[in-house]
Amino acid sequence: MTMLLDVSAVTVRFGGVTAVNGVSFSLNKGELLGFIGPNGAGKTTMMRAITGVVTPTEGEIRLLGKNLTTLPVHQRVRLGLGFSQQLVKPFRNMTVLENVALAAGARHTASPFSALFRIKRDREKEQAAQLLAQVGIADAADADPSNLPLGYLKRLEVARALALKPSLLLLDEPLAGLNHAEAHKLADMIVALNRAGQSIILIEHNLGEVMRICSRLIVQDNGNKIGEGDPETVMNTAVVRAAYLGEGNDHVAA
Ligand SMILES: Nc1ncnc2c1ncn2[C@@H]1O[C@H](COP(=O)(O)OP(=O)(O)OP(=O)(O)O)[C@@H](O)[C@H]1O
Repeated sequence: MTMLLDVSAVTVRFGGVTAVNGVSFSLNKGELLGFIGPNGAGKTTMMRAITGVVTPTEGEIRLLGKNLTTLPVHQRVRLGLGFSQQLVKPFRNMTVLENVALAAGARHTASPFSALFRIKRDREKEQAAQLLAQVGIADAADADPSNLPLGYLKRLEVARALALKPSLLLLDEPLAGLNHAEAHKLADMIVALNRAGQSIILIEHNLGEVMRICSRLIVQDNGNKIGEGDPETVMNTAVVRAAYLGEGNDHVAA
């Protein structure tokens, strides 16, 4: 097994707040790893530390052995890190296909402006069409993204991330805002990507879908890693149950 990502004793502090506290985990090539935890657990902060939006206060992050810890985001992308964001922001003056073709072009050029001029290239459009089919929105290729429902926009965002051919794809709450049936379908798409060989970390609040599709989970609470392993075993440990019950109590108290 090849270790793809190695997160070692990472701590992230914002002033007096410790958002991530000495967390270590790793991911092997080909895995679909669920990263979960109650509100405020520090999941997004951990993902930002991996993508380079925040720099860890302590610890180290390696991708295929390369130390990423202090590299800027664009260098991490070049080294094989791909991510979709919670907020979906496609370019609205282009079709869905052109949005993905632009991302495919960006892979070949250093500047996004020169990528704009390469957009008509057939090769990139072909790649984009394949990616749209892979994420299940080939029927929207010529649509204006501003007319798309949320489920389509989320798939577009995944297609744009895949256009960079990442060795590791980070998905930050892709199922948020979708109804039960849409979430189920998008989760199935994530499984299909993984079966096709894509290594994925999935940060999600939708525990039902995470437990259904992930073979391994990491659970974080209050900045600390409190569980790791196969979904059923992890979710049945006392400390993880208490963390989620605590979250339920907060809601009751509020
Ligand atoms: N830039 C920041 N400055 C100060 N505090 C921050 C910052 N980002 C996050 N925090 C704090 O760090 C803690 C963890 O937040 P984070 O957003 O990483 O959690 P999360 O698990 O992603 O939460 P949620 O599931 O609610 O999105 C919270 O207490 C939050 O207020």
